Amino acid sequence: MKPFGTPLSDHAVRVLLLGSGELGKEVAIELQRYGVEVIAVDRYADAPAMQVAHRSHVVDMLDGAALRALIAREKPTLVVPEIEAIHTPTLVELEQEGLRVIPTARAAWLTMDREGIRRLAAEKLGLPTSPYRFCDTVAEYRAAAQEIGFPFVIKPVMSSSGKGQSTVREAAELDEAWDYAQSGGRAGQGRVIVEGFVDFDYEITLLTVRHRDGTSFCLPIGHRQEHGDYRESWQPQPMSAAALAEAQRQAASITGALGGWGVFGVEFFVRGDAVIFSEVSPRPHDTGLVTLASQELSEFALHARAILGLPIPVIRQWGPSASCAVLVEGEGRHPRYHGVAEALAEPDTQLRIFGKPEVKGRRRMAVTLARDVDIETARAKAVRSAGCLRVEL
Ligand SMILES: Nc1ncnc2c1ncn2[C@@H]1O[C@H](COP(=O)(O)OP(=O)(O)OP(=O)(O)O)[C@@H](O)[C@H]1O
Ligand SMILES: NCC(=O)N[C@@H]1O[C@H](COP(=O)([O-])[O-])[C@@H](O)[C@H]1O
Ligand SMILES: [Mg+2]
Repeated sequence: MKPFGTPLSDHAVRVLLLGSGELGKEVAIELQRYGVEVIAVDRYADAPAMQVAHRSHVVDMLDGAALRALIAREKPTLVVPEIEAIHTPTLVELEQEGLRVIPTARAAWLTMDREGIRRLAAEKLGLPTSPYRFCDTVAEYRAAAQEIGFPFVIKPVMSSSGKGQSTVREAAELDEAWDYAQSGGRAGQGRVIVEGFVDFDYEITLLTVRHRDGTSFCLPIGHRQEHGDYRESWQPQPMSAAALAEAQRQAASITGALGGWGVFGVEFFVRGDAVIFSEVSPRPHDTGLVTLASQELSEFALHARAILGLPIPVIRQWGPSASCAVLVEGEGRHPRYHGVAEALAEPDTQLRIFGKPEVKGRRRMAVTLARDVDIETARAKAVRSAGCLRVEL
């Protein structure tokens, strides 16, 4: 690693963020603390991370030629993917030409769609997963539904935050779920995964940090999802010692296979002491927003340290904490936020307003954070805080 420089100068350490949402915004802020020059990229203007970056570009990141041209122009020290919908084959090529991609271009490529990562986890590493089939046509989908059985979950292979995802409980729901998967993904029509429904006791994200001195784990984060999108998360999720050890074993296995430095959000379903791998993000995770309140070094601070080759000697906890996503539904630009003072009236409560410029449909626009004596109390407080907000479109 070259010495830390001065932003906007010839010797700046420059980070190109591919994706500029709420997670990238916090990463950008943490990088700025080290005097890193941050260049934010997304498919639309005024995205959250763009608002705290040194400069920004609006680019279709699924367009390989556009991505290559941008990287040639900006000559970043590091490229940091923030979403999965990126033309990762171009990153793989550029890495061979000397570019540094976080955590690695191969990791970004394998996790850009569900097939690469699922096959690596289940077929190469032997991690337990739900039964699954990949399908390109309605006929294949119907056959997969037959083999896997009801209920099952269908998801576009390239999607996140539950976009295009449904749980199918009976034959009458088959067609609607297919149509939604074809229209709801982040990259348009195409392949889907059909997964057997896992009847879990609880699910977790195990934030796993690969850094210059090894691999560190955050305490497990429990979460509640609706329509495949996270609504609440909390840390620490109580787990048996056996289940935690098994989750850490699987997280070390999958992140070791992906390689590189940075934070990974490894998602598991847990039933008794059985731990079933779901998926992994090679970057900070939305459910990990809770670490803004629960840890001295949030997942974003940890990501910045890890990717810059800095040490992480300890991850200190502040105590039981929770986050509650603020979803807004409707259509409009430049929303206004009422009730912010009320949302922050109780002790140990925080709020992040992401600053997204518009809502079309349903969109996560803010998050509340709370700490308290135990998880239940912290969750209730974060939910109460979110309930104080009224977003005017
Ligand atoms: N096979 C399954 N069995 C039971 N529940 C599932 C299954 N797959 C997904 N879910 C539920 O849907 C949620 C979202 O699924 P998944 O993480 O695969 O979607 P995603 O679009 O990648 O979301 P994100 O980008 O937020 O991680 C899971 O956290 C879980 O609650
Ligand atoms: N589960 C993945 C996730 O939470 N990703 C976060 O949401 C943003 C997109 O939000 P948008 O859809 O509102 O533009 C992404 O840029 C990232 O910060
Ligand atoms: Mg997920």
